[in-house]
Amino acid sequence: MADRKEKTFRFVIVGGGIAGVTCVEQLSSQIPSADLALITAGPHIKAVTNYKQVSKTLEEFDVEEQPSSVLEEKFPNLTVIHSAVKSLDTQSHSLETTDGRVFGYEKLCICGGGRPKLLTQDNPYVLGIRDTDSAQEFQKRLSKAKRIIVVGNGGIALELVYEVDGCEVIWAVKDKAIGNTFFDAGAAQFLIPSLEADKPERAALCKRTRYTTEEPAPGGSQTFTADRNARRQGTGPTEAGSALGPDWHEGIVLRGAEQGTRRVSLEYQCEVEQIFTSEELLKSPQQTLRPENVGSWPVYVQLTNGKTFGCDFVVSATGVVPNTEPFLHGNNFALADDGGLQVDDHMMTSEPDVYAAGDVCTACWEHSPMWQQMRLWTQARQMGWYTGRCMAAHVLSEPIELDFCFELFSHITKFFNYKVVLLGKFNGQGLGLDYELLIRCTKGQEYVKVVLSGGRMVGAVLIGDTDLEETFENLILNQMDLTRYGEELLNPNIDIEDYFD
Ligand SMILES: Cc1cc2nc3c(=O)[nH]c(=O)nc-3n(C[C@H](O)[C@H](O)[C@H](O)COP(=O)(O)OP(=O)(O)OC[C@H]3O[C@@H](n4cnc5c(N)ncnc54)[C@H](O)[C@@H]3O)c2cc1C
Ligand SMILES: NC(=O)c1ccc[n+]([C@@H]2O[C@H](COP(=O)([O-])OP(=O)(O)OC[C@H]3O[C@@H](n4cnc5c(N)ncnc54)[C@H](O)[C@@H]3O)[C@@H](O)[C@H]2O)c1
Repeated sequence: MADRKEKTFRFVIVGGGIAGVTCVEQLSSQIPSADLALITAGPHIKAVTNYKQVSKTLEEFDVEEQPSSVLEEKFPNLTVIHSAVKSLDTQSHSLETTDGRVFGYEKLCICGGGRPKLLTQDNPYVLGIRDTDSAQEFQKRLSKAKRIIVVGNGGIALELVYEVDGCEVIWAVKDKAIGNTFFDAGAAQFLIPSLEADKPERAALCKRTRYTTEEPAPGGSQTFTADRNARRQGTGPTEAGSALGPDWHEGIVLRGAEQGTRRVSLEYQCEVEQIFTSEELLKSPQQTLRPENVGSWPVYVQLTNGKTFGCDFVVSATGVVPNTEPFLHGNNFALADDGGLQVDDHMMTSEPDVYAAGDVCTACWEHSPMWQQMRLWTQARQMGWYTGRCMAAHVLSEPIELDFCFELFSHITKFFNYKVVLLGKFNGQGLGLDYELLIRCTKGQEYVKVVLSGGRMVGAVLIGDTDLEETFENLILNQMDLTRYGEELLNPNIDIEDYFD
């Protein structure tokens, strides 16, 4: 490959997502004269716009798809190559693209992102959602669908079950409560009434220092509907009254074939056992469907709780796998258990002069006690930015230290139309049983959870407009001993900001 090099760039970045584009921007601003190339598979790049630093570590921004020319106009030394990398030879410092061209690099950063970890490959009835194309495909299929099954309990599932309208949704989760990647059973219970939009509920303040939640029995189910007249079913806990649902017409409109009705049925603590076509189902001796239902759906899903549901298609919202394949053959990359390229505290992989950032990599340095990696836009931006700085520092022989953004995990997002802020070890991750929780919950308004370890705040979940993020961020960062404040910490009648001034 080495002798076929069309050109050698000082820096090559692979991937036009948030990580790659931010890395390009940072490198270009650190070394404006550097000759650099962005190799990306798609025609567009992802740009961060309206960036706002909300507090020391919390940040908010929009993500926009833009033509790559915007980037080239901004950075005259940048060449954008629209092709996918087919192979990499780290020894000769060269990579080959699918259109047969070979490029050399002095330093390379791999920002190839991830792809949906589908329940099954090559099944036309199982969809994953990742990029604009797959989202459009989902919208198109949904417009003709009467029933879909959503499998998974993370970010995408939470968004979909809330947004989809005009189509029955069966939501299969393997846990005891919804949203396990982002919060616990208490927060799940706070959010569940949002699936029953339309039913007004009086806000009542309740302050709890411990929570107990009734959990659905294994394989139990719950049905939530926005239709006031619809029947409630199920063996799991039912919610006494429900909050006014958020505005369904805001944001993305994801509408099925049946206008006007929304129904989400939850199947807890189960996974997918098998996926059948109607013909296969008829031949299956274990099928548990009533005969009149067989054959009326194109695909059937048998769950581990013994139930089988027919549907128009299945959404596999079951996480992502790092896109490492084109880079591995013939090289010696150390991979993490989750399949990501291992990177050290300078974002360097185990191969010389090769860096990685964003969803494709796994942070393998010794983490700050309050930080963990999650595959999110925020972290893709932070890693891209920091990697650009590291690459520049290394060629300029300047020292560089791990950026402050890796001190504290922080994420702002929106679920069920509530603002959600996650800080530090928000679910007591890695703390074993060595922590206590303080919880304040106002139905339909806010859910505040604080994780304390040894009397110090180590994490928090803030749902709703709590306005507590900055104060809590400070308390986590400064590790003040909060023992003497006890439950007063969450007393809604105390202005906590004044308290700690
Ligand atoms: C539906 C959905 C909703 C999400 N919502 C949120 C959210 O609300 N908040 C949040 O923080 N995060 C969210 N995320 C996660 C977030 O989008 C990702 O963590 C982030 O985009 C990762 O950025 P990246 O640059 O590492 O990878 P990507 O954005 O996946 O970019 C990878 C790039 O690499 C290119 N590429 C891949 N392979 C090659 C190759 N061989 N050769 C050349 N180019 C290649 C691709 O074309 C692409 O341009 C969401 C994800 C999904 C799928
Ligand atoms: N608002 C946000 O912050 C947001 C929104 C959407 C997506 N995202 C990110 O986008 C990426 C993709 O989202 P996602 O929801 O697919 O991933 P995720 O990692 O958030 O959640 C995956 C879920 O699938 C479950 N799961 C995994 N394998 C399973 C199986 N075989 N059967 C049943 N369940 C299984 C996991 O327990 C987990 O609940 C993630 O990195 C996520 O963090 C973030």
